[in-house]
Amino acid sequence: MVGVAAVPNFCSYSSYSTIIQLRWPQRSSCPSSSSLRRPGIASTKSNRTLRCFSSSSPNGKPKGSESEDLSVEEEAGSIASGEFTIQKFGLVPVLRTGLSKILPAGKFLEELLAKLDGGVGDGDERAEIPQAKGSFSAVVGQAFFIPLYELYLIYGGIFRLNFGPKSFLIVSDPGIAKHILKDNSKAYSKGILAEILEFVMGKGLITADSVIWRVRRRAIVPALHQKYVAAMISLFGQASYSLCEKLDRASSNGEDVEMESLFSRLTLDVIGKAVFNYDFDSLSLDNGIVEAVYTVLREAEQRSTSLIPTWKIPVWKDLSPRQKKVTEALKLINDTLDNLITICKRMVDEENFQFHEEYMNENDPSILRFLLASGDDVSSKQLRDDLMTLLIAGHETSAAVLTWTFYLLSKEPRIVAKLQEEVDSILGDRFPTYEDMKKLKYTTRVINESLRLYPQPPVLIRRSIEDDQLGKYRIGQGEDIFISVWNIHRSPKQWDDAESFNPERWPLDGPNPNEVNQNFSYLPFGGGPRKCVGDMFATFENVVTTAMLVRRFNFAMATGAPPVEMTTGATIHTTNGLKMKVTRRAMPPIIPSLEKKALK
Ligand code: HEM
Repeated sequence: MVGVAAVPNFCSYSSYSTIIQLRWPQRSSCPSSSSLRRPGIASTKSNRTLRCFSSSSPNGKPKGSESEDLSVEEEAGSIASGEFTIQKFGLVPVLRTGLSKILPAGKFLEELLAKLDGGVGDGDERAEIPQAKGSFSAVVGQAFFIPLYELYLIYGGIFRLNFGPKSFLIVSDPGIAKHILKDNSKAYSKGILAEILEFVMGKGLITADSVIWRVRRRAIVPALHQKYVAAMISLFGQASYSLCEKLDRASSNGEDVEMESLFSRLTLDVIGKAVFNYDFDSLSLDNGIVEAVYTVLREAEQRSTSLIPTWKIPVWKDLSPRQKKVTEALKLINDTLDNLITICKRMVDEENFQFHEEYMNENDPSILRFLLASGDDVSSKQLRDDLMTLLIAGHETSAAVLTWTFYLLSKEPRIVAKLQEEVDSILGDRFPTYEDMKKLKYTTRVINESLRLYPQPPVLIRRSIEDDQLGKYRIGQGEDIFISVWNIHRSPKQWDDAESFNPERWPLDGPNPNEVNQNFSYLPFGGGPRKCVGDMFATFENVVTTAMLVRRFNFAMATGAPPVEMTTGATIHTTNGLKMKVTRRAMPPIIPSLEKKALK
């Protein structure tokens, strides 16, 4: 069996979901619309009444909080402003933020000040993690990573968020993220994430504990070999072509299209074929199995953002119509998967082949076929868990990346023009190939940059299973940790003009950005041993779809479309869809010249 280390391109992994939603009580005070503008420290302070409290506050409560009756808006502002903090403020943190931008001399001074200020540095057993305490009602309900960003600007790279008896560590420091995900990854489990997703993923890669995970990762990673990924590129092309046909009809009829749901269907069709050679055909049909997949996905998202786990209450579980629907949907999917496994086993038995590292059946290049052909000695239940995990992991993430990429592009005609120029000259009207992936450099940079601004998922979840040292802080076992990739990717300490969509920040002749060459200040696919196994698959899928769509159409927000705001499930969704007007590009000529090759 080929070990993980033997296929470095595809090695690694992650987590998909989030546990609490923090809501700002009024839209007007919510930074979400704003999340698209930059809520820096200065603006936070100037826009809201800022009352800071020192660590000498009695009972750990902010001074003044008992005597004042805060209005809802004030309360939201107070959380963002750090009113609930026990952290000190002063000149040193301000200087550090400023200095970090004037490299390299500033970097040295910044590190010096970090030591003085007690930032991430050498261990100090007595140091206390800054605490942001707040009223849960003040923050429950909206995409939770938005208020976390404001809190990060105030409290820094690691702080504690308390909700009654429950406490979470919020990490936004690349060095600490690297420590948790890579350097000392054995000290961390998937924690709440595994508990929530167990009902659908069982002991699949995302949720599995370390013993099962190690075995399954070694079995699955080799299935995503280069020949497989090359075959997938033609699958991406065909699925994108089907979407083009749909968009072409909408454009002829002058109909607006909801791109988020179309991208979701496109990526479901792709992942079904890629993982177990099943054609959901969801771009054309709305059959029972497609509905079942969405029922289960929505349930996973609902559970990950729900405060009370009603699905665990025995009577409720049996009586609730929603839970009954989920149980039925799961049964349908499981039966379908079992059936596919049986059929595939039979075909492998009948096939005359010699298994080798780059084994692939031309008619069925799926991961399932590879696993069975490799003689993977595993129970049907484990195999089903693995397939289900790959289905979920590879579906919503890619759909979300495409959604936010097209949203970003709709505001940047200059970038679209550059993108179209590249695609016109490299692809013209033909389907992309594996060789084209190296040439579509600007298209790749657009995806890299979209993943920076909208990481999917925006937060990675871990739980410490041993005591550990995070920067200067000691933590015990049992700490629930949210690594905010969103914060790291938008940190003014890490990025110039962090909030702007600027694919040019990644030089075309430079390496593809990843967590290693960006030292964990960019980690869209996680990092360390549990990094995404589908990073290359997903990047190529997004590049192919983006290239094929912008080659043929221009996209603009539809007239009267609802404002695009964010909400969280496993990934970042829009609250009301991405309604767009699609028009055929006048030049160069489009769709009819495409020759559609069938992939059975
Ligand atoms: C743009 C699309 C994608 C993004 C942004 C993405 C992101 C991630 C991230 C951040 C993680 C690490 C989670 C953690 O550390 O907790 C992860 C893990 C994982 N991803 Fe992806 N992913 C994408 C597509 C895919 C695809 C297409 C597949 C399958 C073909 C896939 C399969 C997995 C699996 C199995 C894991 C768990 C690996 C392990 O724990 O060993 N992902 N992904």
